[in-house]
Amino acid sequence: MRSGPFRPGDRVQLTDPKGRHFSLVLERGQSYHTHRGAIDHDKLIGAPEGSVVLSAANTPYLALRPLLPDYVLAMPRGAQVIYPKDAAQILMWGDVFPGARVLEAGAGSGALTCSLLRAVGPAGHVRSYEIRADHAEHAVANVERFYGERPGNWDLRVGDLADHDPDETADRIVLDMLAPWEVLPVVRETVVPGGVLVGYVATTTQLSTLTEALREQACWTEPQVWETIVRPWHAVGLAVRPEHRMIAHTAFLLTARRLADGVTPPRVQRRPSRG
Ligand SMILES: C[S@@+](CC[C@H](N)C(=O)[O-])C[C@H]1O[C@@H](n2cnc3c(N)ncnc32)[C@H](O)[C@@H]1O
Repeated sequence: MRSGPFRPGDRVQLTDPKGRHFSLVLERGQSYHTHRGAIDHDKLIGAPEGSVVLSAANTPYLALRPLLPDYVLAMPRGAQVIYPKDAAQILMWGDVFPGARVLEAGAGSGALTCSLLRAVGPAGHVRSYEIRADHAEHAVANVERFYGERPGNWDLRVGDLADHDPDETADRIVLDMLAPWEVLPVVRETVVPGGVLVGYVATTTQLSTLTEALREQACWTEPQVWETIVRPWHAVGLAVRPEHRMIAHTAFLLTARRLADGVTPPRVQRRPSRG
């Protein structure tokens, strides 16, 4: 992510007076055409972030570089993306740290991959599996567009996570796929003792199957299960109230930590909260 005045090659997010977003990449001599007239890229190049530019029809547009959540919500999708509210939980409760080796499946549209790559940093590594070649293409395009190039700390394998070589161990594993319980045999062998598994599933039946499959493996701490509900608020003057609309359901989250080999999972009476 760049900072400082806008330069050629920068991605810019324009916001119109109705709050609608438009995204463009700056090129000298080019124009961006809105329904309120054109905006010359040269007006933006050299201007500080947070500037307001006028279109040919005198409509003001606020110009900022998109944040990662802006980018993820606007990018083209093959598969459904993990929403920013859940990506934030995955990074925190999955304890994705700078230098971590993370395995994820499936890469889907590459939304979570963008967050994981940033969290592990240049000293870490993310290995993504994606079984569908068309989804993998979306993931590659979205990740490369966000970082401006193929990140050096990433590799994407087009294939089934079940075929992963467990000798390539991982500190953290994130599973966002239809049937995560099917890959648990390889996950069990790949995650280092103390490592964290994060599961992300859309339905209660998937959640139940995954949780019971983990208990059956008997090599994990008691699975922690929760969901996040974010309710945006309208706050203008004295009119302070919840927005009329919200994203009501995305998916359920689950974490568990790998025990040392040969250890029996201890019974846990009281579950810690995810607050
Ligand atoms: C909901 S999408 C993942 C979205 C992604 N996390 C994101 O934020 O953009 C689920 C993906 O898992 C892939 N998938 C399903 N089973 C898989 C497997 N066994 N190995 C690798 N990928 C798999 C699917 O093809 C699909 O693209």
